[in-house]
Amino acid sequence: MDRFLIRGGRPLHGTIRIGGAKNAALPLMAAGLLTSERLVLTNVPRIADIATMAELLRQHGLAVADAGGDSFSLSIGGEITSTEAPYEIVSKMRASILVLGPVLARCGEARVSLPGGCAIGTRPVDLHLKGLEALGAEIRLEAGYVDARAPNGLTGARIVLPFASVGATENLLMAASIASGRTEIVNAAREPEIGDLVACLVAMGARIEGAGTDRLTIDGVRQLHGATHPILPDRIECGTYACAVGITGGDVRLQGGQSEHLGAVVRVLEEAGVEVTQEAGALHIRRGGGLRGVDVMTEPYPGFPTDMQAQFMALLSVAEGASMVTETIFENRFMHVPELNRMGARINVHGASAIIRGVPSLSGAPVMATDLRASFSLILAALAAKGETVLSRIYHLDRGYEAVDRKLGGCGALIERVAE
Ligand SMILES: CC(=O)N[C@H]1[C@@H](OP(=O)(O)OP(=O)(O)OC[C@H]2O[C@@H](n3ccc(=O)[nH]c3=O)[C@H](O)[C@@H]2O)O[C@H](CO)[C@@H](O)[C@@H]1O
Ligand SMILES: C=C(OP(=O)(O)O)C(=O)O
Repeated sequence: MDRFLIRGGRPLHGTIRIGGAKNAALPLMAAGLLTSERLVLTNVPRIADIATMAELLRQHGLAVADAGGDSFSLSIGGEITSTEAPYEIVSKMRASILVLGPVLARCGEARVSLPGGCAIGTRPVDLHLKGLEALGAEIRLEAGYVDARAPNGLTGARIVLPFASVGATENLLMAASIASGRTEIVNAAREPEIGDLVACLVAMGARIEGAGTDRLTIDGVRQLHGATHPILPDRIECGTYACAVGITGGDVRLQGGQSEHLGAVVRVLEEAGVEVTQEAGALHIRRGGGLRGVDVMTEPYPGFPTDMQAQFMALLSVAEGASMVTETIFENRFMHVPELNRMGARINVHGASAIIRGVPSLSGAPVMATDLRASFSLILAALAAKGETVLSRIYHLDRGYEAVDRKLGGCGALIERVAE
């Protein structure tokens, strides 16, 4: 197991290339199950979750290969030979549930392990299952597996989601794209990654209206065909590096960063004293003056993303004044708080809210990563802290951030990956 050694106190200067979005790449790879023709995805991030999804697609029978080219590209294609997604793979990554809709729609049956909870919350999949039932699937839960059948195929329906779930919207979109008739998804999630999935499905021959709105209309087609699709830049990676510039001071261009995808993040960064300027092909981040405390509440897109909450908490821990951060999406997403407090932060949690009293400086310490975004919040704290931080359990980080040491090191940070 690797660790990061970080020596803090150096402002970042330079350029960081933002990779393709993890949360777009995973459903896009699952969309490869909707056709036997070749789906080529470009701008794929080099992260562990992509390798896990490739492993899952391969065990379904698809061929997944590096397609070559300048950016990392994947070529996905072939016939589905197994309709089962086994516990051994699904338990590594919750997004594995995204194969359920495509395999069921394509084969008339699917057996997918229930993903279970994870560190940040219980994360049920009831909305995925109810939506598929509305499309005519018969679903049983047995021995920890979702057993779904639709021997006569799926049929379009009107589905009203009680909560705008990202994953449920994606699963239903993919299944409905080859169901017979019209499906309407009301209160659909509006995250940019959904728009990216719609764009790819349309390039594969799907008929979908309403991308970017909370109402998606899908007219099912008999079959989809191959396509080539570039994955959109990762808005969470972009926001995370913006926080790195904010917490250390300095001046960095985030190549590929798009402010239009960041939703409320830009406004909150600016309120906290971080300058954000959209330039051609890059998001320019600077901080000249001090950081100010702000109140933040997580919400579905275009609200402030839960996937940026931990990183902002690190930034606010050294801002002047008090801040309140309220987490409304996941019930257990404050695990970074005790670790940040070990580095000198003053944060109290009361239910779904955390009160942060800004301190003048943090100090390096041995700390432990608990989940993906919490890991990066500790890196951010370490970059600003006096002295050395040793961050262990960075396999959480490797799930979703590529080349962290190279990207930060290239801007002057002292960060080294060492084997434990
Ligand atoms: C791979 C991927 O894209 N992951 C993202 C996706 O996760 P994911 O798709 O799992 O998130 P959802 O939007 O589905 O979940 C949001 C909330 O709805 C609840 N819920 C969801 C589905 C369901 O059937 N029943 C239910 O109760 C969840 O427990 C959670 O409290 O969106 C989250 C919210 O923006 C992000 O934090 C994740 O990074
Ligand atoms: C929670 C996250 O991912 P996942 O849904 O894949 O667990 C995340 O990206 O912060």
